[in-house]
Amino acid sequence: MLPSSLLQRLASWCPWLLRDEPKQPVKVLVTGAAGQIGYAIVAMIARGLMLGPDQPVVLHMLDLPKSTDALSGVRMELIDAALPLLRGVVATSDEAEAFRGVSFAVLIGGWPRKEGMQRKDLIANNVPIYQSQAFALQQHAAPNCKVLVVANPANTNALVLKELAPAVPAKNITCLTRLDHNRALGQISEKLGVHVGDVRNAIVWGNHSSTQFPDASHAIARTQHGEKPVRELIADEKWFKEEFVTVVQQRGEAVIKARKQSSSLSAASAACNHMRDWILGTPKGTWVSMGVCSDGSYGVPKGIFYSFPVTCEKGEWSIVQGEFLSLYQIGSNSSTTVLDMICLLFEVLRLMTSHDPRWSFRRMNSMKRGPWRISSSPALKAISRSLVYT
Ligand SMILES: NC(=O)C1=CN([C@@H]2O[C@H](COP(=O)(O)OP(=O)(O)OC[C@H]3O[C@@H](n4cnc5c(N)ncnc54)[C@H](O)[C@@H]3O)[C@@H](O)[C@H]2O)C=CC1
Ligand SMILES: O=C([O-])CC(=O)C(=O)O
Repeated sequence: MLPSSLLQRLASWCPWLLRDEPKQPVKVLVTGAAGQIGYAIVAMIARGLMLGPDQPVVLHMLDLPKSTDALSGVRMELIDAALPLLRGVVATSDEAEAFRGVSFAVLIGGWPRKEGMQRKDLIANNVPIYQSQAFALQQHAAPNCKVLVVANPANTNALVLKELAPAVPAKNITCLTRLDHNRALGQISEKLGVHVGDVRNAIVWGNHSSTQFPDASHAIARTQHGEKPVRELIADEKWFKEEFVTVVQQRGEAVIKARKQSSSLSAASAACNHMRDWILGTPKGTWVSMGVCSDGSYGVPKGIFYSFPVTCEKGEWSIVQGEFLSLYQIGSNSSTTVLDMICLLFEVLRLMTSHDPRWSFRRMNSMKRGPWRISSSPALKAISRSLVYT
């Protein structure tokens, strides 16, 4: 190993000797790219906000055939924006072409909810999309493709992908709760009157739905007097337990009421944060919230998608272990009723067995080909378990 002083001298004499090789472009898929979030995120990705300022990208954009014109407009704008990191754009309505060779997939395609709807009301429309895309992911994406599901209900769609694409490692499939996490940081920063960049370590437990439990009680803020636990700075138990939790849980709905459309720029930005931290790592001493496949931590049933505090290093996430809070607290904040659960289960069973022939697990089993063959009961069981948290 050369001493660092010698290395520095070498670099000043002949800088080309030590310059890093330029990175090869990577293929990034965005589904629903003609929609609101898609339109916002493609430019963010091509500006390096997701994979870093030195990572060239080839964007693969998928949308429905009826959105072909809109998608070609997005493609034209990307070309017109003259983005230095953008090395190619594929705009297509063909799933196989869209997934071919992609190393990162941000799955946004699907219906958004409108005022008065719950996210779980999107199951009938959006879950079948993820059934079909699971096959495309498994068959066409790069072997270690990392997937972020944004479309709602995000946790359930991620679970459907995991169950129907068993060749894809479960750790490579995640769903977005970073928007809720960022909303939590935003609320704390407003309450304290500090910059949001000075607040870290909020936690969002559970589902990207009104049953989630946003937790500010372990957050840390940087003040003029150094770093302090937020609990010490806000001596207002009622705020932690009531106002903060309700505002974060209901923020999506509040935005829909105000805009008549669901959040898009904040969702696109959160999706970039999620992927960036996953791939490039979380800063030391900082955790973020990600919807990941539960390994049983904190008593959460194994195999369902659930938001935990995670740290990331070298492209791998791991759940932060600690004495944060009991599931009783999460459960006590859950608004899912037994009736909700029964209705949801009924809806998924109806979809799987009758409504859409592609949704029949029995039929898929009888196809008996390909690595996607699944046995009906574990998948059904896993999906129905996840609905408890939808
Ligand atoms: N997890 C989160 O934090 C958030 C999730 N969302 C969800 O993201 C999804 C997208 O939201 P927006 O962009 O606002 O909706 P949008 O309606 O503006 O765009 C959705 C796009 O998906 C396309 N699409 C539908 N089916 C498709 C398929 N099979 N393949 C490819 N594309 C398809 C549509 O044609 C449309 O262009 C919704 O489900 C919404 O609820 C929205 C905000 C935050
Ligand atoms: O609320 C919605 O339907 C959109 C969304 O997921 C959010 O803004 O968190």
